[in-house]
Amino acid sequence: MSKSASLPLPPGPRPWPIIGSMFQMGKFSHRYFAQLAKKYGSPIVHVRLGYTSWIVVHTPEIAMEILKTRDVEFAYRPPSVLSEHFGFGYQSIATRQHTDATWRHLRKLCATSIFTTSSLRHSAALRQEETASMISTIRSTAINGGSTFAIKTRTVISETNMNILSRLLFGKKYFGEAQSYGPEAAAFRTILEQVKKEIGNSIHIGDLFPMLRRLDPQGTERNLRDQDMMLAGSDTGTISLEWALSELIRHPHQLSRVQEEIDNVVGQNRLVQESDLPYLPYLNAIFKETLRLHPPAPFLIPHYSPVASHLEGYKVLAGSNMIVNAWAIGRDPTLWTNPEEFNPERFLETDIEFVGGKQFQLLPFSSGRRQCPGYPLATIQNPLILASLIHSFNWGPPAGQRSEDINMDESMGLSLYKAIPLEATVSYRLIKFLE
Ligand code: HEM
Repeated sequence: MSKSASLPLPPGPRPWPIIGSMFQMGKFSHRYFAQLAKKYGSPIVHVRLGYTSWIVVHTPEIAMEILKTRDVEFAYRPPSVLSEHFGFGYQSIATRQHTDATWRHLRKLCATSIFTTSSLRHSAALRQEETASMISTIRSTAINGGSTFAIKTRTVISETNMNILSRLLFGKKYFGEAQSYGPEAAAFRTILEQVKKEIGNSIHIGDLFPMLRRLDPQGTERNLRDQDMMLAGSDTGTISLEWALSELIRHPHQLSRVQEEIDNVVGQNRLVQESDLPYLPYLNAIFKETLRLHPPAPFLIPHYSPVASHLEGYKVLAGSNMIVNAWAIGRDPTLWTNPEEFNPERFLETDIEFVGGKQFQLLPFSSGRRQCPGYPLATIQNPLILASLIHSFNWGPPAGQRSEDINMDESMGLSLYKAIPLEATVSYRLIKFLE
């Protein structure tokens, strides 16, 4: 008998035969697991869903054990309907196993070629162009909408993020003025929408009950057959920027402070450039604070233990999904003062970094061998878009609403969208129209 066999499972709700705890949990949610951890007084909990086991952890120390100290054991990906089809039959970086030579090769390419400082410097002009085009598109709305006008922030940010990535990856623009990019662009957009929907749909019946997979009860396999990898980098950025703008509209004092910081560095006669970012500590603190409170992937991407093991004195069953609740760690009152408060100032006083630090209390990009490889791009592109929006426009709630009434409900699933997209009122604030 192996050492782990005699250990107890981590605490958690008693499963029903066959279905496990499916009906108890309603929708798959980071909040549900955080409540379980509280209820059982344990930072590690176990839930059975159908035929699958889920181990969910809630402290930086255990996160470090899974993601870094014992990452060889736990950096696998679970087999899933989504991985099989979203990753072309487990072919993408996110769905390949880390033991696979191609995964190692792809990760090496990311680290030594695609996301190096010099290749990012080479593509800076492209990001600058797309950001300027975003400002110009928003401003042209003013021509029809008057000096103060409403915009759908998610659409604007998403199109900019997607165009930057599609130009970087394929040398083509697929988003924005839909008609001008032709049928190929339209087909591409339709496929991405389907993939996003499937990722939001976090429970796939075929994963919990493998014998049902052949029947494709939710139509997942039909929807994903033709999808693309580009999504890994675009939605995460869009999600985080929509939360950042919502927080800033709710906190006008912090919005003014960051506008003043940008004005001092950039002035009002040109647009923000990437080379300005190192001189904008408060803007960077806002980006960190947003990802602390609203990590776009609240569970990271699920890890997996293919063999029986042990963790913190508990048994880990072979085939368990290993989940780090990054959302809960970011709001733990033993780690953060007033954790529910949006307070970017906290990051001006500490040296907590997104990755590479010893601390594991801030994990939006994860850590260890599965850490987000797009991190160097994400931490330039998103602050650039955010700074450009804040610098070029004044931001307020939709007409007739108070700032504090902006809805901050979260969607549930593997991606943490705002449940209700932010519609904001903006007015141009620069001296002249810059391009
Ligand atoms: C705010 C922006 C972003 C956030 C918060 C984010 C977060 C994450 C997280 C949490 C993971 C899973 C790590 C794990 O499993 O432990 C991940 C994986 C990944 N990310 Fe990002 N990401 C962002 C932007 C990007 C960008 C811009 C790209 C590339 C263009 C990218 C490409 C990837 C890829 C390919 C993986 C899979 C890595 C693997 O499984 O080995 N991400 N990201």
